[in-house]
Amino acid sequence: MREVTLLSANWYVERRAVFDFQHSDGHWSTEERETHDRGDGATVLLYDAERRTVLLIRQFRYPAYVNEHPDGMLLEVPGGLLDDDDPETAIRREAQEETGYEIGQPEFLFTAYMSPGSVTEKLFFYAAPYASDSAVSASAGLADEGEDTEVVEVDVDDAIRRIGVDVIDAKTIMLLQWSVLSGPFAPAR
Ligand SMILES: Nc1nc2c(ncn2[C@@H]2O[C@H](COP(=O)(O)OP(=O)(O)O[C@H]3O[C@H](CO)[C@@H](O)[C@H](O)[C@@H]3O)[C@@H](O)[C@H]2O)c(=O)[nH]1
Ligand SMILES: [Mg+2]
Repeated sequence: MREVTLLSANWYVERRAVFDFQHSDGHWSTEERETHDRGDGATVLLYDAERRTVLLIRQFRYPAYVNEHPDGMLLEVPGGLLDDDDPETAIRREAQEETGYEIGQPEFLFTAYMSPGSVTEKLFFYAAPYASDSAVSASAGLADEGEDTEVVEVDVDDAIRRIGVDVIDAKTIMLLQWSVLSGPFAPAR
């Protein structure tokens, strides 16, 4: 590592790094990379195996809006940043805050880097059952963070069909596909 420069530290942190990198043929080059650091996150697929439904959140995503999404309203699985919590504590908190439903024990699935060329974030993926009669409020979200989330219960086969149409968030697509390949909606689990 030659140098790390702080470019910006507002809501998130941008850094520029200059480092030496050894290539597979053995030679070295000096490289420059910028990173976008917002900490790590956790996300969860909330499912009702009997009724074959999942809980999604509709919310405004400004970065999608400025990159050709018509209105910025994305359908996503619940999730958020860990802040100072461990991943399981964080995902229980986010699921409660964003959906208002009571959830069962979260099952840890895997971690993934979502944009490894630029964003440092590692995302912890979970699945948990929810009780369909346990909704505390119709829409949740933290008003003081400017969040205004709408909870949408969707039939899982409908959600799978909508991939690429209005289900276009990567973590949501990954969890839906897991659920029908090897999760609660797989033919023989
Ligand atoms: N003032 C301000 N507020 C912000 C900013 N960016 C986010 N916020 C607020 O902070 C909230 C953070 O909510 P979380 O639920 O913790 O995170 P998230 O935005 O839903 O999702 C994050 O984690 C996901 C993993 O599940 C990631 O997929 C997603 O990209 C993001 O990093 C946002 O909803 C928004 O209200 C910002 O630049 N400025
Ligand atoms: Mg969130």
